[in-house]
Amino acid sequence: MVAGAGSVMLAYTMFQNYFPDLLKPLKRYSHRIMNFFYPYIVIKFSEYEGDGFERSKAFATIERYLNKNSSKQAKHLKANVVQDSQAIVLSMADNEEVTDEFQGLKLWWASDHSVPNRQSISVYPREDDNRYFTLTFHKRYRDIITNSYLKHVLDEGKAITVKERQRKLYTNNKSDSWHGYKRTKWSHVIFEHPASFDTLAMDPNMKEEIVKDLMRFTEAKDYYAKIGKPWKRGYLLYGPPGTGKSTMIAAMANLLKYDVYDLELTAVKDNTELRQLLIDTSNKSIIVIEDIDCSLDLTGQRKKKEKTDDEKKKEKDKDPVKAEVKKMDENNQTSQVTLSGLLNFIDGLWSACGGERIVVFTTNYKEKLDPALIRRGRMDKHIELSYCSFEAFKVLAMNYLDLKSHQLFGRIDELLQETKTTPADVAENLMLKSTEEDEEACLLRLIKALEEAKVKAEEEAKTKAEEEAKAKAEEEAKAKAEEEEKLKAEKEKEENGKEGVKLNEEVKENGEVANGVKENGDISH
Ligand SMILES: Nc1ncnc2c1ncn2[C@@H]1O[C@H](COP(=O)(O)OP(=O)(O)OP(=O)(O)O)[C@@H](O)[C@H]1O
Ligand SMILES: [Mg+2]
Repeated sequence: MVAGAGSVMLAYTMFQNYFPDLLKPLKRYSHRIMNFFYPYIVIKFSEYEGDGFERSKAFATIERYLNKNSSKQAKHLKANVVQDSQAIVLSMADNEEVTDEFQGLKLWWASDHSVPNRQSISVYPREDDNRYFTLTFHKRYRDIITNSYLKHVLDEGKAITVKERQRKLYTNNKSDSWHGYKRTKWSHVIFEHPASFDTLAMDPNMKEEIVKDLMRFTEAKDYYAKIGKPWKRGYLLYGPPGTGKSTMIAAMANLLKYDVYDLELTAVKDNTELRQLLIDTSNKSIIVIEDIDCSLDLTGQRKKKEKTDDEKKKEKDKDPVKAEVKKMDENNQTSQVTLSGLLNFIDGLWSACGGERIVVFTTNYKEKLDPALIRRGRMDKHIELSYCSFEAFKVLAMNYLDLKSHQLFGRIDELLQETKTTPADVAENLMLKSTEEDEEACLLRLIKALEEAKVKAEEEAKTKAEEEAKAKAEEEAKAKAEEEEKLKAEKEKEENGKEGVKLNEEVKENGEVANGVKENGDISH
């Protein structure tokens, strides 16, 4: 149908070129004639727009959207290797046409490229090869296409891009390497951690709640805009080592298809650098600060006392090379990021640039953290990852041994309740160590380890109880001795008091006698 209309259009254009005078009187009516013969609207989307040398994002998104149709309908396809990955994405080649349907309407997409009209070599890709897509639809659907369909194309295209893109794990570079040829604040590798919420061993209700919370967050763009809050959320993961904090971060990133920025705070010199790093992160990302309690001395207490200028000069005079190396070391080591800098990083004005970001802190000691850092609103959700429960064990048994139940599970349940075993320890015992080993051997090894842990814990508890009893007895003996000492002192004081009174009385008596003598004038010079 479009092809037919296209022929009419072509004929009209040719006629206009060859017989311009004939058409002059008709010019006034040309639009009406055109509309009559060609009731279609054509929208063009170029790969490079205006003077920009960057590829149009809309073009790339449309290309992604059209892939689902073009891979089925088009006869000529172009293969593109997706950046940073081995994957090949097929898109329609030039001069291809595919159809699409939206709310029962039919639309045509075509691809082509414009040929440069001057014979020159250009360094800019847009001048040599400017590809474009055209969308053709009946003019009667103008509103629906411009208001709804184009939004649908861009949303779908973006979703496909996000789904297919290779995610990255970033870590921050020291600021010395921010300038120069490479100029990168963050280095990255492809993020390929296999963890998922399915394989994460933890209480199932808690897991479900976290997954729901995360999903709600990703879908809540409009909600955040409505309540006037930047679109970000903070999670504090705390618990003993080996309980799955880092694993959970990987599972979050895989669930949401986000990039991960692993921020090493000790490599950040000051608050300004911290802000620059933040600005350089992309949307749809998780910013992680692991072991936040150890990362920094946020109270400033751990900072070494600054040497005076005199002391520094003396050192330099003594050994200039050593002094210079030391200075460089100091510069590298001392991070002046403060608590307020970090608070600003999380929810200051700059934190609102971009959106769809999750900030995660991990710690082994929640109680060590400044309450201001983890108050709700900054760290919206506090998640405790703890020792392995039976429910968590069942997930690990399924992951590692494909076991849903086993007669040994009962004993393991008892032992897990009696010991404090981390999921990491349980997982280690459930791993098949050789081809001769079977599931039962792994479970027995776990039982043995748990029993040993139980005995060890009992011994430790016994030793601890003995030590406590000993300390208590010592304390009591000390208190008793102190009491006795006190009583003795009081008694002595009392006796001294009595003696004092007696002495006073004697002194008084003697005085009175002396005075009496004086008064009576018995003795005189
Ligand atoms: N809850 C869990 N579910 C599944 N696997 C777990 C879990 N916890 C620990 N593991 C296993 O133990 C290993 C160590 O766990 P992980 O690094 O996540 O612990 P962590 O809590 O981050 O410890 P740390 O406080 O020392 O950083 C992981 O590689 C994983 O295989
Ligand atoms: Mg960890």
